[in-house]
Amino acid sequence: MKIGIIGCGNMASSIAHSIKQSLEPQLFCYDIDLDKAHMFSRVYGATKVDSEMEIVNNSNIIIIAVKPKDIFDVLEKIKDGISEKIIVSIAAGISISKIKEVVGGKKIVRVMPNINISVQKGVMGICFSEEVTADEKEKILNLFKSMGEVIATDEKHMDAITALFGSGPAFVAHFIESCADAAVKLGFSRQESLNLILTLFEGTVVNMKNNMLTTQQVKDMVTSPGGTTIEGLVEFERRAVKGAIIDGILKAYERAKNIL
Ligand SMILES: NC(=O)C1=CN([C@@H]2O[C@H](COP(=O)(O)OP(=O)(O)OC[C@H]3O[C@@H](n4cnc5c(N)ncnc54)[C@H](OP(=O)(O)O)[C@@H]3O)[C@@H](O)[C@H]2O)C=CC1
Ligand SMILES: O=C(O)[C@@H]1CCC=N1
Repeated sequence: MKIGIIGCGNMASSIAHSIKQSLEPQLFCYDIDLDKAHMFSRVYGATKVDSEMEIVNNSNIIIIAVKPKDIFDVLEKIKDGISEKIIVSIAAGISISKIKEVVGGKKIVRVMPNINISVQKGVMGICFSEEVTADEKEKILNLFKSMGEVIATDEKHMDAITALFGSGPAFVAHFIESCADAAVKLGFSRQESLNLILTLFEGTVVNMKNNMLTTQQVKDMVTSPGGTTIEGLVEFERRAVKGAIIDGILKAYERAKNIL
């Protein structure tokens, strides 16, 4: 499989790291920032090329991993070389129809991954343009299934997937950080706090998954009548923490719908 990556930033690195764990693709890379491309090629064993079009010429699957504001510039540069090749866009909020406005009726895949793909624990949404054949869909789905859980979906759900799972690692990190700050406030060192809070999150997730516990069951098991936990939960409710988290995710969703 020959995979070309345009844009060697955060997501491209997560994708390359993940692919290298389970598959043996031939990787090609290009970035407008030559140092980034150089570093990427060294870290992931990719062949660095000198233009967007060279990526297209060398690959069957072309992953465009630039910011939404830059994607149309890239599409303009590659549109004449695409032919039957598969274009994969991971740009937030950019629809297949917007991409087609530049490149025409080509084989387009829209993917919304998250950074957790680098440890094969991603949750990602995938949808296809009608030009992509059943065999090609299977090939692309298998590629991304090697990086985590794939939701093959109608495009109308992609903005919600962006807000929930694309942005999700940052939201979870924000909650982890809040807990770690509390630990520092209570006298633990910063490093110790982070390690312990990570174990708290990991332990809660594994416990819930292994024992098929609902959130309510966990809360009931932990919350003694008149005890300590209920004091914390009541304060979270008084400050509408849950509402704030839901509103934050909905803000991200609105932004995904209006990214440009
Ligand atoms: N970060 C995340 O968690 C997620 C991001 N995404 C999507 O992934 C895409 C990439 O995001 P991310 O990796 O964070 O972004 P980065 O800024 O880390 O990486 C993008 C890279 O592309 C480069 N670039 C810009 N224009 C071109 C061009 N014409 N040709 C080649 N390279 C170019 C940028 O260079 P320079 O910096 O010099 O402009 C930069 O190095 C975005 O569209 C985003 O919506 C999706 C899911 C999750
Ligand atoms: O913040 C962003 O725009 C991108 C899309 C999803 C995660 N990061």
